[in-house]
Amino acid sequence: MHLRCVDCGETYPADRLVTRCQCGGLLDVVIERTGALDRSGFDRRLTALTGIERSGVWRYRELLPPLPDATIVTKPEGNTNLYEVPGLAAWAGVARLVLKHEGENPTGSFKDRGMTVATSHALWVGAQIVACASTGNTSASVAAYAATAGLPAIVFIPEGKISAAKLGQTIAYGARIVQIRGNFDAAMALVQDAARRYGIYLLNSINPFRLEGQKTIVFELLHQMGWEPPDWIVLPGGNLGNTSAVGKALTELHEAGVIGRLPRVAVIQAAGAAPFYEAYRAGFREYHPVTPETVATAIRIGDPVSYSKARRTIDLTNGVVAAVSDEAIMEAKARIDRAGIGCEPASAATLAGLRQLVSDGVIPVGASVAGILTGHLMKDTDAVMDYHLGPDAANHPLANPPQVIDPTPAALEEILGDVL
Ligand SMILES: Cc1ncc(COP(=O)(O)O)c(C=O)c1O
Ligand SMILES: N[C@@H](CCOP(=O)(O)O)C(=O)O
Repeated sequence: MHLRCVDCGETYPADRLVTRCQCGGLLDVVIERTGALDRSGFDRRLTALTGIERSGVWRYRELLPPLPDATIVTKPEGNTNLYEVPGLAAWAGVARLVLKHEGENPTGSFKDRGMTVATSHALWVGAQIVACASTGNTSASVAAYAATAGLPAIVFIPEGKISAAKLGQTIAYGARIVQIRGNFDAAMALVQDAARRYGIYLLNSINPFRLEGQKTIVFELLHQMGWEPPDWIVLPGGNLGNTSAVGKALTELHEAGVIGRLPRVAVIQAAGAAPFYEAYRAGFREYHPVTPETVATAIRIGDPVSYSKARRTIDLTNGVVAAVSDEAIMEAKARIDRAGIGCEPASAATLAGLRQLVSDGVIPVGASVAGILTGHLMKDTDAVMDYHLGPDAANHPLANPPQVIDPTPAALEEILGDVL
């Protein structure tokens, strides 16, 4: 195993954390595997009830960094459901839609898949302290995995810009929290500088070991689909680590002969935080960071660190990038919630973007689509309350405000007359 720069090809040993090449490029983990891939281990481990193999990440260990069992920190993660959602497929306008709910991970988001691998690598290389910048989910995951591993953690968050639930998780798991007067991108720049300066192990997705774990979203999704890829995979884009991991996972499965064709990938950004979409529209000839603003706080990111790797995913899969309004995100979220599944706003960009791409004729109505839901409904109850009870609730088609009455049968009949 070694690290290789995606820009200049320079290589680095994998027994320490290097997050960028000397040329400034991002790094890939390269795993030397010999012989054909034997998939039978994936199936055999499905029934594991104890140990590392219960994890929906480490189940695919033939395709992951070969770290020793003794350093593996797992809670365990993955094993997330794949929901067949015909009602939402009809609303979006496609023949078939399945939703993979990464909010069902231990701390409520896909970050845990990356964190199990990166934290295990941190222990392997003897890291003494870990850190991240975060819009809330990474910090919750870092705090939980660091606590499990017995490592001190520092998280850098934009002051007043992350949901109360995510902040609460991070506080509770015991990480040191530094609030930045600035946005996520400022926090990201500061934590990278601090990591270099003080030798701190960085747990954001610029760390290539994070992406190794996040590849397993695709491994598990396709395993659940009998290794028959959908036509499209749709997911939200913020810092673009997941987009990068999805591309690497698909490449590796294709090269190993596990899948015979590549699905196309659609990345959805919030319109107020859409530098990747703007670059895509410009044919990737230019890239400009933006000052981000969106109700979907998890993807309020204006200068994504994994831009170049994410671009590789779009090139590889003949993918597309779209941007959706906050209103579209919140309506899609309400529909996912009403389907009994639920997710946080950033995750709902998946469904909002799918609907828009079908309406624009980019995704054909006959397509089979797998959407990734990235975070749990309970991650952002402020957004739920605002949609259903806030000043604009009357304009929201699915608003469902509780009603207050006196404790009398007459009052009850008055408000429930339509259903009693
Ligand atoms: C819930 C949620 N969805 C989507 C994203 C975007 O993922 P990525 O940063 O990997 O693009 C994030 C974090 O950035 C997130 O927390
Ligand atoms: N939404 C993210 C932003 C940081 O992303 P990362 O994948 O680079 O850690 C968060 O939850 O903080």
